[in-house]
Order: sequence, then structure tokens, then C-alpha cells
Amino acid sequence: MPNCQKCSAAPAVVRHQFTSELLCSTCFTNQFEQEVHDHIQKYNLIPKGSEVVIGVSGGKDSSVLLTVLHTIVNQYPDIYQNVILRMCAVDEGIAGYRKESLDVVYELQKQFGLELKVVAFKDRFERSLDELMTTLHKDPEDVSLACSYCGLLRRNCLSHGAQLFSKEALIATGHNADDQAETVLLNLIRGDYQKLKRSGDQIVDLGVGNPKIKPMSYQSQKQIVLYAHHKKVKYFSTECPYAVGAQRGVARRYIQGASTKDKRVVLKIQDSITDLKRGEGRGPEMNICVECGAALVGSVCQCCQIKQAENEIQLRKVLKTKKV
Ligand SMILES: Nc1ncnc2c1ncn2[C@@H]1O[C@H](COP(=O)(O)OP(=O)(O)OP(=O)(O)O)[C@@H](O)[C@H]1O
Repeated sequence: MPNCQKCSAAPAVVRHQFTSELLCSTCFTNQFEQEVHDHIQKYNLIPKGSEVVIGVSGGKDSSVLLTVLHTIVNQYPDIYQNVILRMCAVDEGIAGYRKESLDVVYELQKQFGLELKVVAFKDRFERSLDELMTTLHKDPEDVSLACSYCGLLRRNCLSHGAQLFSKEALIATGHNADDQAETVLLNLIRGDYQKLKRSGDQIVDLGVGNPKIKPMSYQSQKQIVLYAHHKKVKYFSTECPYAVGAQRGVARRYIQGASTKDKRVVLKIQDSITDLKRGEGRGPEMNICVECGAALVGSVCQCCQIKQAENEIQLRKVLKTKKV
């Protein structure tokens, strides 16, 4: 492996997913933190004096979010003046899964010394997720709707947890770029225009309840896993037993396939919704090809350029393809 392209001092161990830069462990984790900080600043996600309630499940995304926020808030005390970090964990009541991940939450709480609230489905809705599923779906194999019920009730519990701290507290979740891109596709598949429009928003403030922020929405799943590894973040890695039935799997498989051809696809899907909402998705003004009269952007259309190309190099230039 060559040396790090940033510090040149240590061997590179990571290739940045979006910039392709080769980085050593320290430069990679520093850059990751810097990127999350820049994203927060760009959208003013955490104004001075905010109380930020981090939804921590013990899984990798939220454990990384907690680690990064704690790091940057301490690194930039002037920018994050009087910002207070809190933790909230939701106990859905999933046997063989949630108790174990909550143990990680308690370890993280000890490590960072933050105040934590735990809100349980059983306390708020009289039933755990397991009990709800046993009542609704007699066949234990049929868990296809578990994620929908769970998402609905979990959002309610997180909001309740935030309210226990204060009415104005921001709720920060560990949603990443892959989650965001999946949500866009899911809303598109479901034809849910209202949710589709909101799916690129960096702050969700409906005017009722606590505003929600997603500081890692431009970090890919892969980058988060790499950060967790190099920063030695504690997390619980077992997948939720109900995840097998999730409708999200359809969008996830599509994105995984598309990402093998274009690593930035998760960013592009999100950006397309943001641009569309801003009205920038209409594109530039159209012209007429001076050779054939077709509608185009520029002066000579691509078809005429293909016709005029005299050799492979010119043809590749027109089609923007590299030799394979
Ligand atoms: N049980 C929970 N308690 C508190 N927050 C939660 C819980 N489950 C999910 N969240 C919050 O919602 C975010 C997205 O949840 P999702 O179900 O997509 O989990 P995930 O992508 O596996 O994230 P993680 O790795 O943090 O579990 C999490 O990153 C976290 O901030």
C-alpha cells in the first residue's frame, strides 16, 4: 500500500468511497469527523445552545454518530457553544436482540458520561413488539409488517424521550446516505409524494414536536463501518430478527447493485430530490442542433458528433467512455 495522500507519513489503509483518496487510519477518521462537522455547519443543523438528543440503539450508525458528535463538540467549543448532548434509547421488546444492544448503550453512556433516557414500547403502548407481532401475525414466520409498526412506534418513543429532556431539544439520528437513498426510492415506489418531497430535507421540523436532524446523511454505510473499525467504536452488530421481512430490502438491493457501477449513487439519489424541490432539476435551456435541428444542450447534438467522429479516440470523447 502507498503512503497516505494527506500526511504522507503513515501507510494508507483506507480508500475514501467518494473521493477515492488513499488515507491512513488517523487521517481517515479525522476527515470523517470534519465532513460531518462541515455538513452540520452547511445546514446549521446544531445552532449554539442546542440540546441534542441522540437516538442511540447500540447499532453501528448511532454509536458512530454519538462518537463523532462528542468529538466535534469538544473539538470546536466556540462553534458548538453551550451545546448539550443527551442520549435516548428505545426498548422495543425484541427477545434475544434489544437487551443485548442496550448493554452496549449503557457502556457508551459510561464512556461519554451523558444523560440517558430509555423508553420502552411496553410502558407506552402496553405491549412489546414481540407481543404485538404474536397478536397480529399468528404465523411467527410472517413478520413482513414488523418494521412498519416498529418504525411508527419507535418515532413516537424517541419524540417522547426528547420531550423528557425539553420541548425544544433536537432529535439526532444515525441515518446514513444509504438509508436516505433507500427512503427516496421507497417513497417513489409507494407513490407517496408528500414523503418523497421531504425525504431530502436535512432538518425535519413539522412545527409540532421536536425537530429532527440527520448529521450523517451524506456518509455511506461503508464509510461508517470503516470509521467504527478505525476509531474502535463499541457497537452491537447483530441484525434485528425482524429485518428479514422489511420492504426496504427491495430498495437496498437495487442501490447495492447500482453502487457497483457508481459509488456516488447514494448521494445522487438524495441530491435529485433536493434539486427537484428547489426547482433546479429542470436543467439548462434547450437549443437546436446546427447540423440536424434536433433539440439539445450545446450546439451540435451527440448523434451528429457520432456521425462526424473519424476515429476511436474522437468517438470515445463524444460518448465519454474510456477504453476497457
Ligand atoms: N432502539 C432505538 N433506540 C434509539 N434510537 C434508535 C433505535 N433504533 C433506531 N434508532 C435511531 O434511528 C436511526 C435509524 O434507525 P435504523 O432502524 O435505520 O437503524 P440502523 O440503520 O441499523 O442504525 P443503528 O446502526 O444505529 O442501529 C438509528 O441510527 C438511531 O439513531
